[in-house]
Amino acid sequence: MDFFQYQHNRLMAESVVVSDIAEQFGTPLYIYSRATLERHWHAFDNAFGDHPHLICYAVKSNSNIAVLNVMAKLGSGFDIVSQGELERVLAAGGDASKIVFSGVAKTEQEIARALEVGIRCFNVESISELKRINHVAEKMGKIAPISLRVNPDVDAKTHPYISTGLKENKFGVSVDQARAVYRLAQSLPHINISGMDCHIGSQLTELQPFLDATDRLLVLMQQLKEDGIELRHLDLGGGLGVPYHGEQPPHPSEYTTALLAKLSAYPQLEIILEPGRAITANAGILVSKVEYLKSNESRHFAIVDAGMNDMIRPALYQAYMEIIEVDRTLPQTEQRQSAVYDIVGPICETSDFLGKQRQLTIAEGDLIAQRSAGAYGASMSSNYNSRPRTAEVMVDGDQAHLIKRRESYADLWRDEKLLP
Ligand SMILES: Cc1ncc(COP(=O)(O)O)c(C=O)c1O
Ligand SMILES: N[C@@H](CCCC[NH3+])C(=O)O
Repeated sequence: MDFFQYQHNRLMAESVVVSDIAEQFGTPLYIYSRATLERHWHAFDNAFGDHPHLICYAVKSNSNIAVLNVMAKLGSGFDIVSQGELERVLAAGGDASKIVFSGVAKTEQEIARALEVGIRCFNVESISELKRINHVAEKMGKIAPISLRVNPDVDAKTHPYISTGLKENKFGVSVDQARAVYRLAQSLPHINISGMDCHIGSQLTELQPFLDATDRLLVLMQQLKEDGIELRHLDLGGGLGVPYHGEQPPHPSEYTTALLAKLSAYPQLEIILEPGRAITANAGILVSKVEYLKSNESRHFAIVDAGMNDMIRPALYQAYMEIIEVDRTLPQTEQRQSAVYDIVGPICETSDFLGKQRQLTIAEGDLIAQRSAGAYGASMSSNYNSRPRTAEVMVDGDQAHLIKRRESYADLWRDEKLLP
């Protein structure tokens, strides 16, 4: 999965020069590449060949509606986790019948709305949720399509905060309980069993945990057959990692080939995947400006105008994301110092950094880019320290389109009220 391209030693987004875009729209600024998003989506979709499948892009990784619209135009499905994401997908022209709905806390209202628009499937995460869906469907005179999210108790070997398939995690129902829950589902008149799903974690860099999880699900699928429950689809979630810093995660085609080899006895079984990061991460960068340089006896600091409110991954997961000079051809001068910097933001928190101990040649006023920022960047941003959310731009060929305007200061308290 590729980064934005370098050409002539400048960081290029397709054929557009990043520094020109930053000058036009200001910083901090998210820039995405449509061509890269499309290339990544096709890498998954093409890999399945003729095997029945549906790629359900995980909306949480980047929920800008222009991004969703690019996916919708490709014919993508969507994995959502809230009504907010559902409404976004619909607003972006997504097809409701290709939406799967994950999440441990679906409310009655969310379930009703999903039934109303006719989503593809609820990924059910508990017995109580299953009963609630049956109840809401009954009130609406509908039949709800479901799959059960099984927690296969497989170690995804990723950061503990983004590991989801272990018994200690809140997600899904355990393999041991699943058979009984399927029997219950079969007995509920407003439930239609469609499949089974799992999602064991995010930023996986090895195939084996995916394959182990698949094995456990297939064993369960056979047991269900004995109970007279025939599944039509298997949803293996998202989670394929990207190279942030030398990792070598499997290519989507390698992953898919290994899956299809396991599933050769099930040519009719539709496979659903829910990739997020693998599609969006390396289709985006976060550009920021160096406001100040300062040094003390132990550190050189580059203080930039993007903070943890714009990109929280380093603070939250100690995530390493590459940082580069936007124009690497700029000469070293008295002001432009080559040094090992901590790149820190404006927020009043020690965890407010984009990267630590990075070799850069920069001066105050220069631009830097944090790579792999297309996933879990803007979608996890906040207004902390009363900082307006930043603008987002999509490069499409030689055009840069503003797809989200920078918030104004008045936007910050738009929904707040003084006491009477
Ligand atoms: C249920 C579910 N599906 C898909 C994803 C997308 O994961 P990733 O961005 O790692 O592909 C997530 C997030 O980890 C998730 O919780
Ligand atoms: N937000 C996380 C991934 C969690 C995915 C959600 N299940 C990240 O930035 O890496």
